[in-house]
Amino acid sequence: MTTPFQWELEIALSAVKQASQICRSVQAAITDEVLEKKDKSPVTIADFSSQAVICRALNETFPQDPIIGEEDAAELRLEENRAFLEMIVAELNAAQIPETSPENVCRWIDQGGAKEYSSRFWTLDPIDGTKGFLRKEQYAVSLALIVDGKIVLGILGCPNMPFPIDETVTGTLYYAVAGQGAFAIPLNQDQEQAAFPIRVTTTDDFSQSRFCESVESGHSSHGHSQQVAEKLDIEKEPRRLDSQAKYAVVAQGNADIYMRLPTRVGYREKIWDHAAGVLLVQEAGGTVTDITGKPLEFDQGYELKNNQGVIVTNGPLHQELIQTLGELAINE
Ligand SMILES: Nc1ncnc2c1ncn2[C@@H]1O[C@H](COP(=O)(O)O)[C@@H](OP(=O)(O)O)[C@H]1O
Ligand SMILES: [Mg+2]
Ligand SMILES: [Mg+2]
Ligand SMILES: [Mg+2]
Repeated sequence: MTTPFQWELEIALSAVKQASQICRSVQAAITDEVLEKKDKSPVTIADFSSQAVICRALNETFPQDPIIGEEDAAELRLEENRAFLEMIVAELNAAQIPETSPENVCRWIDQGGAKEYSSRFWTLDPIDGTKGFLRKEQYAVSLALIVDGKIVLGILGCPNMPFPIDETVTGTLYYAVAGQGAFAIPLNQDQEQAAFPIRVTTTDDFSQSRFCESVESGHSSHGHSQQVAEKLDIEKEPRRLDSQAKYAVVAQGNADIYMRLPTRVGYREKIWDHAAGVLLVQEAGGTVTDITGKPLEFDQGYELKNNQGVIVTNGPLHQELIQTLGELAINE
């Protein structure tokens, strides 16, 4: 008997693992080659390589499935960026990806170009936390499958996260399937090793709790989280780290809360920045909503159109935290 989404899990895990290893080798080499996107945010050789490898693998096995990915190849097709494209081709050749050519690399990346909601699709962030990647800190390769608006499979490849039960091992692959729990495996394992189940904390005491948030104050308001922490008597210093590694930290019980508080009116969170992390935390026993307490809606296209910010907790702390955001009028 097979469990639901076992085939999808197998294909997706192997693609994310391969992409994570490419990211790791690019990061080791660094290579401060960066393109600036229209919104002024950075994108590297590793972001494009990761998206190419994962879209290629998904498309080969599930050709009907649309992929809503963060990156596209428009800039790479410009003559002025030819040298940059060649560096991506070189990375994929080094990883022995068959049929690698400049044309195919652009084509694979653009297979992640879906924008609209459909009844079954993947969402991909080839490197979440590009700024963390460039600082040689935390980042995540994030992939999720959404069926009928529900996240059914989520994977986070975190090349710089210590393995939860053996901190001497660096690099952790997290995954969750709806109804089947949340697990961690070492990114590097060669032989089959049992997946380690992860679980959120059980504390209901804010004074003993720890929260995490973005390194970038432009992505999440540090001033507002400080106000919340003071009101709830949270004494511990926040743990700041980039990417959906924050979801993993809560899911494995190393923090109790993750706050993502809007920095400007009108910004809408992107689904690829959250889908995999949300399922990981839920399957580890935690709770995820927006800052008003509403569930995140993954059936609105590439953005969480009907949500503002994100609040992640172990569960017992959730309601009072949402209430406090209301009292401080942070949710307006
Ligand atoms: N004003 C803003 N508010 C919230 N998130 C933002 C933002 N501007 C960019 N981001 C997103 O923040 C993500 C990184 O999150 P974090 O700060 O938790 O590491 C970025 O993902 P990428 O790094 O994939 O581009 C980007 O999508
Ligand atoms: Mg980006
Ligand atoms: Mg991202
Ligand atoms: Mg990204």
